[in-house]
Amino acid sequence: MARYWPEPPYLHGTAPRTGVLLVNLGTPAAPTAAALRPYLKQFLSDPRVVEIPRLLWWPILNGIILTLRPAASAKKYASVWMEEGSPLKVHTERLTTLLAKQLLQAGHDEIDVDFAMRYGAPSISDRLQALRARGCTRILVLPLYPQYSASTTATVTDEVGRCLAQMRNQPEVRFVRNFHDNPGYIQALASSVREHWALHGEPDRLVMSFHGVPRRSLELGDPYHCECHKTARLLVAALGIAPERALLTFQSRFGKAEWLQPYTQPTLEKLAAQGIGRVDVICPGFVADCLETLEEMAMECREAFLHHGGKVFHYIPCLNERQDWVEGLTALTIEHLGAWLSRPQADEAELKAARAQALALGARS
Ligand SMILES: C=CC1=C(C)c2cc3[nH]c(cc4nc(cc5[nH]c(cc1n2)c(C)c5CCC(=O)O)C(CCC(=O)O)=C4C)c(C)c3C=C
Ligand SMILES: [Fe+2]
Ligand SMILES: [Fe+2]
Repeated sequence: MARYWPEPPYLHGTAPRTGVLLVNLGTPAAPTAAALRPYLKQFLSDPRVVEIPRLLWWPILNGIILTLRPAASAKKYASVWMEEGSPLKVHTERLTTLLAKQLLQAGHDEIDVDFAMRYGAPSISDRLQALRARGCTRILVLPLYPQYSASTTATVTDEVGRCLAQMRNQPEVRFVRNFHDNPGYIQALASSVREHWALHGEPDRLVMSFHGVPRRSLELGDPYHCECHKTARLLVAALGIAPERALLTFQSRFGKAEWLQPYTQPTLEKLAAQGIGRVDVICPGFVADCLETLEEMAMECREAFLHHGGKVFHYIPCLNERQDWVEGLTALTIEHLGAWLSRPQADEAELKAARAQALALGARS
């Protein structure tokens, strides 16, 4: 027999609410090997993330990777850790608060905003239960990945599906698939670059570095590569710079297989060797600064560029809590809620009366 989550109190006495759940990748609870191990184990056990047959992958993951990587990654996390915690989580939490405020200002007092992490805490199942307990009968799931990829976006859908499979009285659910070409997102990116250039002048090259994925996923039909290219093209157009001054690269390679090319760090080294004096790097595929941007890009890649003869390296931060981005995300949310905003929810009072009557009749017989 199926085991379902307990239903939240049915007769909650409030008008039905709408939930918005922002979802990000997840991050360890502390910059320590002990905290990294369970996080990496959960993340790298996802068959959407590592597409190697389990029989081959299991011994590698539980052997060399979970022995060596936790300590090595913990050191890197420690170098970017903030007073309030992991940058990814801090920025995601702040964005959640700001989106809630902005929606309220737009008159949407029926909307609850929360955030979850795909790996680690707070979990998707925990936050979905919390939204239901607050009376949300409709939930919009918004993964904070501008470009769709099976290794990120689809795993959120998978996990939400697993949670729904455990509910008797399911909420209505909608998913945002991507927002790689959303005007609010592109404009916020362009403004962040223009503001940086107004303060520091323009570079010789603008490098737009996206998180990589195995090249094989492109061959198998993942649209991620194409969506990164579209974002880059739209950003260059919004900036009005010559396309030759901008480059798209892929960072954060994991494992021995070929990933999407060109790779960020070798490209930066080549540019330095060619005599390019200044590069500015932006990571449009991350809406919140995290280990991959603050450590890999702003520290490791900076050092590599300068070491190979480059003169000036600027890292342009992610959108994080920028007001134009909060407004863009609010517009995106409202756009995706569209069908719901124009269609009122079932009359809860009527449903409640019918349920009470049915229960009373049942009790009498
Ligand atoms: C922005 C989109 C991301 C894609 C696509 C992506 C694919 C992907 N990642 C790994 C392996 C790792 N990624 C790690 C960190 C990390 N990845 C993303 C985003 C994408 N990943 C973010 C935002 C972060 C930072 C998390 C943080 O806490 O700040 C890590 C963990 C860090 C480490 O030990 O290096 C791994 C591992 C794969 C294999 C993959 C696609 C198949
Ligand atoms: Fe990653
Ligand atoms: Fe990395």
